[in-house]
Amino acid sequence: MIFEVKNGYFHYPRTEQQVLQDISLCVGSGRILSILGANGVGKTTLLRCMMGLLKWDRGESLVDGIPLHHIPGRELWQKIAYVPQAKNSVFSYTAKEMVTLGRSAHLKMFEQPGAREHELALSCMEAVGIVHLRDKKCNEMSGGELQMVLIARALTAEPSMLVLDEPESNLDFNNQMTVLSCIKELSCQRGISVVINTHYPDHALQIADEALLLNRDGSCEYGSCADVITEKNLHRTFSVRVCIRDVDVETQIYRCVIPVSQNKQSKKHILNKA
Ligand SMILES: Nc1ncnc2c1ncn2[C@@H]1O[C@H](COP(=O)(O)OP(=O)(O)OP(=O)(O)O)[C@@H](O)[C@H]1O
Repeated sequence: MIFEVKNGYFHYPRTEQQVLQDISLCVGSGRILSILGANGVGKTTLLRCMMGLLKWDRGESLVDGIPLHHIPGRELWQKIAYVPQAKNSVFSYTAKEMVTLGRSAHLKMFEQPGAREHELALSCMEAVGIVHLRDKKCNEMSGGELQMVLIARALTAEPSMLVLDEPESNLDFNNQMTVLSCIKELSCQRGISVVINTHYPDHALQIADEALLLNRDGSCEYGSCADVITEKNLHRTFSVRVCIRDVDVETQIYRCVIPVSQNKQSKKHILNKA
């Protein structure tokens, strides 16, 4: 799938702030795009505009060259799976039931999931290492457990594109690695296009091909990860001086982003808030 945004603008009704301004991007088959930016800058809003959950003021999203609003919802959600930020679930579904729900867009109206759906759900739970949670209720889960369930649910849709909003934020080191390697595998082996919002530039450098860095004024830097995730750009976006270094571990090079110091102004902001 080729997913594009052309010259997207967005602001929320009854607000003056232009959240997104002239955003253009393209995610090809098997490519991973990482979206980064400070808290409240508009990353979730961008995902929602991209998928048509919020309407662009100007500009458009296209799937394989077709404007997104011309694609029937059911067809669209068979192609795109969205993993929102995991907040506490109000649903008393078990993990297995929740994951099986990921097949909904592929079932006919009133059709019940059958053997194939149940098998697929279990294999996706296996892929992300959560079979042990199968009978646990979603409203009794930790944020991290729920996050893994939502990722498995997205995988059962067998999507062409996976959109994830900060999937690693609630997760411990081990689960972060599981999720990142799972995403990389899906894009490399199945050609799934991936868009991921993250607060971790290291994760973007680790798995993404392209990066989009959102600025406060709604504009962005967009391009290859190496071109966008630079010391200079990160300093400007986050008001934190960073060093980017290569660390060689057992013949593998890991590119790491090390926060070094805050701008005086951001420190003052935090002190004033305390
Ligand atoms: N429904 C809404 N109505 C009005 N303003 C909103 C609404 N939802 C979000 N906003 C505002 O839009 C801006 C962008 O919010 P958004 O949630 O997209 O940021 P974000 O980059 O994803 O943040 P974070 O990193 O903290 O998750 C914020 O200033 C937020 O307060």
